[in-house]
Amino acid sequence: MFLQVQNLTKKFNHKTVVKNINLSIKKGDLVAFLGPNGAGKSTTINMLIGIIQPTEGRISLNGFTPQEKVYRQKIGVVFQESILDDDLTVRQNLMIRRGLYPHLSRNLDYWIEKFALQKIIDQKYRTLSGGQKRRVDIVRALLHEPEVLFLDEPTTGLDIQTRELIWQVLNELRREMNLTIILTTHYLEEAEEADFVYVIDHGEIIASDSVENLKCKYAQNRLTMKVRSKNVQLPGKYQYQWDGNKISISVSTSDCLEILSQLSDQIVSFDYRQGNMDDIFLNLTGREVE
Ligand SMILES: Nc1ncnc2c1ncn2[C@@H]1O[C@H](COP(=O)(O)OP(=O)(O)OP(=O)(O)O)[C@@H](O)[C@H]1O
Repeated sequence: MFLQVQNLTKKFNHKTVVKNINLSIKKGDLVAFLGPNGAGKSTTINMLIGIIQPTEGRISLNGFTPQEKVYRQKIGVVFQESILDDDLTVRQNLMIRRGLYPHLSRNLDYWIEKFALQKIIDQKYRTLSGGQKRRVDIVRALLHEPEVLFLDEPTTGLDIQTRELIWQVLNELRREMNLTIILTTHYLEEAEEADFVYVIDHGEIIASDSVENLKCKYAQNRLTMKVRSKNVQLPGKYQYQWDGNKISISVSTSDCLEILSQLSDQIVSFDYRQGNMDDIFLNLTGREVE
């Protein structure tokens, strides 16, 4: 496995905030850590990027540990809070960073164009909007062409257009560079895009699977129909729940269409709701993601 984490634990004083976490991450995957505030996502990321020492456990990226320089060169990090210099322009900030890495295949112009920074490149960092800052932060993290990009809540507070631009470019980079992306989020839509999701609550992984399998287990699509009479003839292969004249069933979209067409003259009204990440979290913990 590309990034392998075994029994990762972090205690602050006597409080365990990350408990025995195991991760197996494939190269090129987009992996999401989904969980509410205080679940331990940032602490986990901080151990993976080597700025916090685990209390216990092992981390290996292609055989390298976070203490090794090679490991640090293979990763790029976008923190929740920016680490760029407010008083320098975007170009100055990025040039300083790029100067640390003499042998790179992509020049600064490549990144300026990719993240549409042309209009703001000579503006001081402090004068940028939240979305513009975030695009520059991501470029800073990618300049040295890492193999893994860590994003700690990458699009919190950003407008939908900026979010879309960021994800469009990151998806291009996944194809071009086989970039692995690991992100923390409470944004359910962001986790929906992931190849693999670790649901974290109170420092523990409470589920880990593809979005498809998580949905299948914890967030099934549901068809609810109001029918004319309780004597309606229903296809035999489903489990129906009755509530007065209302019937509800967990079904796939294609089965839903079949049922609706079979019963079309019996149905007064219906509602079909796709299972989503909210349902997954709710079913696993009994709570909403805050
Ligand atoms: N340096 C520290 N010392 C003591 N406790 C800490 C420290 N850093 C984090 N914690 C605690 O660890 C727990 C997990 O915090 P963490 O920031 O990892 O959660 P999170 O899932 O990233 O939350 P958020 O989504 O709000 O960023 C919290 O209870 C937090 O107060």
